[in-house]
Amino acid sequence: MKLMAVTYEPIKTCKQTGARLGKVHTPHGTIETPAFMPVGTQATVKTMSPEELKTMDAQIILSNTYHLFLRPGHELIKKAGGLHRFMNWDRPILTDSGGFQVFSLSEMRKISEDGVQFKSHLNGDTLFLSPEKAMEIQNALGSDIMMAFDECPPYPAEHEYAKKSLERTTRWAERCLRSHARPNDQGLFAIVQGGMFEDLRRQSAAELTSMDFPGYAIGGLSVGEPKPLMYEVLDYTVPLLPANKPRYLMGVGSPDALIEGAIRGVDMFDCVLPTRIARNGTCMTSQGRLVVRNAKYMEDFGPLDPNCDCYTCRNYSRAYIRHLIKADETFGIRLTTYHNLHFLLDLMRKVRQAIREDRLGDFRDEFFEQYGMKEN
Ligand SMILES: CNc1nc2c(CCc3ccc(C(F)(F)F)cc3)c3[nH]c(N)nc(=O)c3cc2[nH]1
Repeated sequence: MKLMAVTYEPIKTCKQTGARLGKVHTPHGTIETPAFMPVGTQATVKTMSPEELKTMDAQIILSNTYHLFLRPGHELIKKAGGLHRFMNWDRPILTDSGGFQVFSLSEMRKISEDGVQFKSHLNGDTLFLSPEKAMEIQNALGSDIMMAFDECPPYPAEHEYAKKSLERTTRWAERCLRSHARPNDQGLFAIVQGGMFEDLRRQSAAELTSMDFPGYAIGGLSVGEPKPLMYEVLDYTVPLLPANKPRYLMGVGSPDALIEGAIRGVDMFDCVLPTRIARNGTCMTSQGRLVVRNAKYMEDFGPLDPNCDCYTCRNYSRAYIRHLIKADETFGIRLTTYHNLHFLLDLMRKVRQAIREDRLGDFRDEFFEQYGMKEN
């Protein structure tokens, strides 16, 4: 694969909102933005085959330094020819740097200037991640977009802690840039931190954009803060990022948050929701969330979502899917996962079309009216 820089191609800005249509070019192909990126934590988007992901037009998937470092190990994946070869996915892959997962998954962590020492959540081994180690792992995986090693402060965090933390994240980003094995294709994104403080977000963005990364992520959000607060932080943080680079809002999100984030100029999103809630039979539909295992669907022979044309909705009924979930049949989870991923990918297709037609604000109002965030 010809190695090339990760670049952003702006296409147009929505006249009604701050949303923008664009393309992110990577060594393994192009991503149309705004884009939703399915999460594939352990080198698989749970229960989905690469062919099924292509059928629903997933243009990029995520995977994780932390999980793959612990199991099966990045050296094994390197021997297999890299993560694309190992999992038979020939489109773009973005990997997170592992810092966030250390804090959300492992115990006994010690954070220092050098990096983070922690216990494996699998076997209790004492392990260490640093900017250099995170880059070694991501280069071994061969991902197209790598994330700098950062600290995501807990919520809420004191101003002083958030300031100290962002300054260390900046120093870590510099160390990542220096230890990046593939400077020519520059697939390294920095992550803006600063908690919920405008002055700190400005400081973090200024320090990181002065190092001219090919892309920028907004970290430290979707960590338990109220949504209005997340939108407020986005309102003043997104404009600090260069207009000619991709903008990735980490860990977001639910359908309403994807639309609100796109309106504020975010290009890339990730969320574990579609695959996670599918496992307990919860589905995203145009009329809001539907818990298909509820008894009221026992004799409901209609599709999960009457407005959906995905494989699941064209071929199977709520009653059948409810039966599979209740019987703990894996096919049931495959059907709800397929539908949920298709729902979010299709939502972003509609968002991109609304930007083309300069009507994303109207689309938001229509969607919220229908979706209504109600459970039915
Ligand atoms: C859920 N909220 C949230 N998720 C956040 C994440 C994880 C994003 C991620 C990436 C890859 C995967 C993979 F499983 F597919 F691999 C899964 C999740 C963050 N990641 C970093 N580095 N900094 C942050 O400041 C940050 C803030 C985050 N808020």
